[in-house]
Amino acid sequence: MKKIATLGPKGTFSDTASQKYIAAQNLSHEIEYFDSIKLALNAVGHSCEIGILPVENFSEGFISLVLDHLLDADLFIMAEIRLPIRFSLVSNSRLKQDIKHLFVQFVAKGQCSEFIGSLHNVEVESTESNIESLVHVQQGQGNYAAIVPSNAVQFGDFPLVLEDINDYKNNETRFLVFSKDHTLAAKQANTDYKTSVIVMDENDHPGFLGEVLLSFSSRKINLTSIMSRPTRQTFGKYHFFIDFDGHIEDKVIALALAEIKVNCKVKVLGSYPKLNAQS
Ligand SMILES: O=C(O)C(=O)Cc1ccccc1
Repeated sequence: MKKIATLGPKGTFSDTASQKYIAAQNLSHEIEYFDSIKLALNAVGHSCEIGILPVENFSEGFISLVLDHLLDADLFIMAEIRLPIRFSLVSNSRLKQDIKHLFVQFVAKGQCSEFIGSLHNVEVESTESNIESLVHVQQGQGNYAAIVPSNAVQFGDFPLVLEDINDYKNNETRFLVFSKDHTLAAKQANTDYKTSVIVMDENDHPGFLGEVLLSFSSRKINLTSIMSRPTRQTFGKYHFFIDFDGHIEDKVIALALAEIKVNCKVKVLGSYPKLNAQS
C-alpha cells in the first residue's frame, strides 16, 4: 500500500492535515508517523511516496527547517492544505500559577508566545510534536503542563484546561504535500493555481532581486510570498523562495521564468491549486 509520511504520533495537526488530504483526494494511502518533521521529510521518496508537513503559519511565517530541506532535497509540491489551528493548555496542576514545567512543540511556541509570556518561573521545554507535549503531561508530574491541539483534549481529562491560548483567534497553518515525482497534474479549467520557485543568485550582482521582481511585475504576475533563506555558504548570500499566482504552463509565467533564468538559477517546486481558508 502507498504511504504518506507525516509528523506523528496520531493526533498531531500534521495527522489531521493528512487525513483531510486523503479524504479530499479519495486516496487509499496509509499514514506512516515520524518522530520529527525532518525524519518525515527524509522518508519522502523512500519508504513513503508522499509527505505532508507544515510549512507556514499565518502569524509566525515560514518554518525554516522545511524551506532549507527544499533547497537540498529533490522534492516537488503537489498541493497545499490549510488548517485552522487552536491550542489549549492542559496541566496536572489545578492552578496556572502552580505550573513549573511547560512542554510545547517548537512551531506552536511562536503561535502561543503571549500566553507563554504570561507564565512566571516556568521552565519551557521544546518538543517535536504537539502530541509528544501531551504525552509528557499524561505521564508526568503534578506541576507539568503542555500546549496541545484543542481537539486532543476533552472536558475532564485534566484538572486544568485553558482553551484558545493561541495569540490570534483565527490562527491557521499551511501544509504542503510533497513527492519525489515531478509529474505535473493536468491543469484543470476553473481552478486558480499557485506556483512555488526558489531563485538563486549564482553570480552575486547588484540589482538581482529588483530584476527578478520586475520580471513578475511587468507581466502583472501577483506574488503571494517572498522569503529569503541564507545560502549557508557565506554571509550576505541568500536564496529566495517565491510563490506567485498562476501555473507553470501559463505563457506569462514561462516568459517571466525564462527571463529570470538568464542570470539566476531557478528551481521550480511545483504548481498546485490555490486554496482559500474554507477549502
Ligand atoms: O505537532 C503538531 O501537531 C504538528 O503537526 C506541527 C504543528 C505545530 C503547530 C501548528 C501546526 C503544526
